[in-house]
Amino acid sequence: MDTMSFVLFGATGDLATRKIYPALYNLFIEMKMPESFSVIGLGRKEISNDIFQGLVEKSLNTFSRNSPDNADTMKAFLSAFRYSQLDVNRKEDYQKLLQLVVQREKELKLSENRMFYLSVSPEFFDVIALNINESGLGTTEGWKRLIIEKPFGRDLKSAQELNENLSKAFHEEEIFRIDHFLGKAMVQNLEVLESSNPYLQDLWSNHYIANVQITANETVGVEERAGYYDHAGALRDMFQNHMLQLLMMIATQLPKRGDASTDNLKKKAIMESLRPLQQEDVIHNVVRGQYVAGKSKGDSVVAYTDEPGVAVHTHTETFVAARLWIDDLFWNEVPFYIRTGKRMKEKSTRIVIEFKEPLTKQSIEEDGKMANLLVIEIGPKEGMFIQLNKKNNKGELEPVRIDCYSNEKDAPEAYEKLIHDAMNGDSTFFAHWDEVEMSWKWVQPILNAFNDNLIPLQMYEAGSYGPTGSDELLAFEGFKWLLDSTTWNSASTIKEEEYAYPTSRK
Ligand SMILES: NC(=O)C1=CN([C@@H]2O[C@H](COP(=O)(O)OP(=O)(O)OC[C@H]3O[C@@H](n4cnc5c(N)ncnc54)[C@H](OP(=O)(O)O)[C@@H]3O)[C@@H](O)[C@H]2O)C=CC1
Ligand SMILES: O=C1O[C@H](COP(=O)(O)O)[C@@H](O)[C@H](O)[C@H]1O
Repeated sequence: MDTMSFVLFGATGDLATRKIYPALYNLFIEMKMPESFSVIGLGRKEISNDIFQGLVEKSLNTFSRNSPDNADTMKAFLSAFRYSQLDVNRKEDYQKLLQLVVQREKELKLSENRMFYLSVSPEFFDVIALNINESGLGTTEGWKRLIIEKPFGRDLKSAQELNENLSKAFHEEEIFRIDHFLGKAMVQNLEVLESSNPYLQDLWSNHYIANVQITANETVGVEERAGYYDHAGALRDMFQNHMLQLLMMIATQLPKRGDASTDNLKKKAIMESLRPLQQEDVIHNVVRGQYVAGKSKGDSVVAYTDEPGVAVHTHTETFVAARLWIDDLFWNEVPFYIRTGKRMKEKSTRIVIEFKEPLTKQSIEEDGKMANLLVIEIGPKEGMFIQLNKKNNKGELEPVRIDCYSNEKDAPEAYEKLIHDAMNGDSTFFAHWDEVEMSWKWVQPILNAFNDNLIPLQMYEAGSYGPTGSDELLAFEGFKWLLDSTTWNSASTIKEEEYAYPTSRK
């Protein structure tokens, strides 16, 4: 890998502390960092290099998956770190930064490869990109790259404006938009799932698939992020980015591992085939919800509107579910259901593919017989299972699962994989502009309908599976959300406890 400078805006912030330093350290001890590199942290605070290195060390002691117990390794790692005070709006600070970058390039004999990581509020993205350009920081003999965090805009127009501004300083292939869901191990596995399993290839179409369900439920509420979340809501925070990326990944026909540009084309093709929603259709295809007081893991929790920092009469949604259709040859007539919510009964991010009875074209549950399923568990458990039917000792049909769960305790985190890919210039698992733009385009009528209050805000109890409208969405086509523990108890011989501890982990 090329030697380089890693210039981190927002070096004193939460994301840097919890994710970025641990990721760099784990890459370092696994020999995945360049032979020589410099890290320059930036923030408004005036702190010395020693204090900065102390902050980084503290972050590793608290958050690193590989325990930083070797003093020599730690010393070698920290020796790469320097700090420079910078206010994003002060041009002279960029000149000071340029001097430091060049000085470290000389001291460490680095090529002029520069990675700029913007771990700051999105309102600063364009001013930083502009100043990188104007200050000369972006004029290098090597490569320059920009990593940016979400959110990328708050609607179609602002995303387009932001992209236009970034494009003045960076080419599309130099911009790495992080969507951390794309760094999750099972999402990266989707690529090979179909291509390396011929039997799935044959089943991967509307002939055999009844519906696809994509869920990202969380037990946490808004936590300390009301300032951001109450202006964003579940649609912007999760749906427009993570959920639609999951949809693109699962729906893409991937004959074999492509490169970033072919994978991007395939994802784009899915978005192009996604049936647009007219504003008047939103009410029939989208459910928005907000949690009221309830129980989370046995503890009483307050309603969203009683969370600190949330406006009392807010209409911000903490839950959203939608029915989507992909009008292409493979997926025509297969509904995709997506839901995501906070303060749900359990934390689970998963994709469920329900197969149908080929003769009836329906999924069927009769005499104990359950639909065949392929379930991809993205988090917090990582693994997958296939659900089939077998006869038990009483001669009754019952569902069984063939599962495979990851037992890797110290598997690399999403940020590690993504930062490593960006260092290698591989943008496969990043959100490309056309995907982002098409996602905003698809979501925009929903944003408008929410803004105009055209869609009822359905209340759901904290610790539940969301508002009733979410179940009705699937019931319309004769389906239901699968694998919610209540569904299992009522419809199958598989008990909730079995679900909680997959067989391979017992
Ligand atoms: N935290 C998280 O879990 C996640 C964060 N993100 C995104 O990552 C980005 C960073 O978030 P997070 O770390 O939580 O934010 P924090 O508020 O914790 O940190 C913000 C950082 O920006 C710096 N900063 C603020 N104003 C200026 C300025 N005028 N000039 C220079 N630096 C400034 C702060 O420096 P100082 O402390 O010196 O003022 C600090 O280092 C955001 O885009 C967020 O949306 C995305 C996903 C998850
Ligand atoms: O991006 C976000 O994701 C998290 C959920 O991520 P996970 O990896 O823990 O599943 C969510 O809590 C947060 O609101 C959102 O901004």
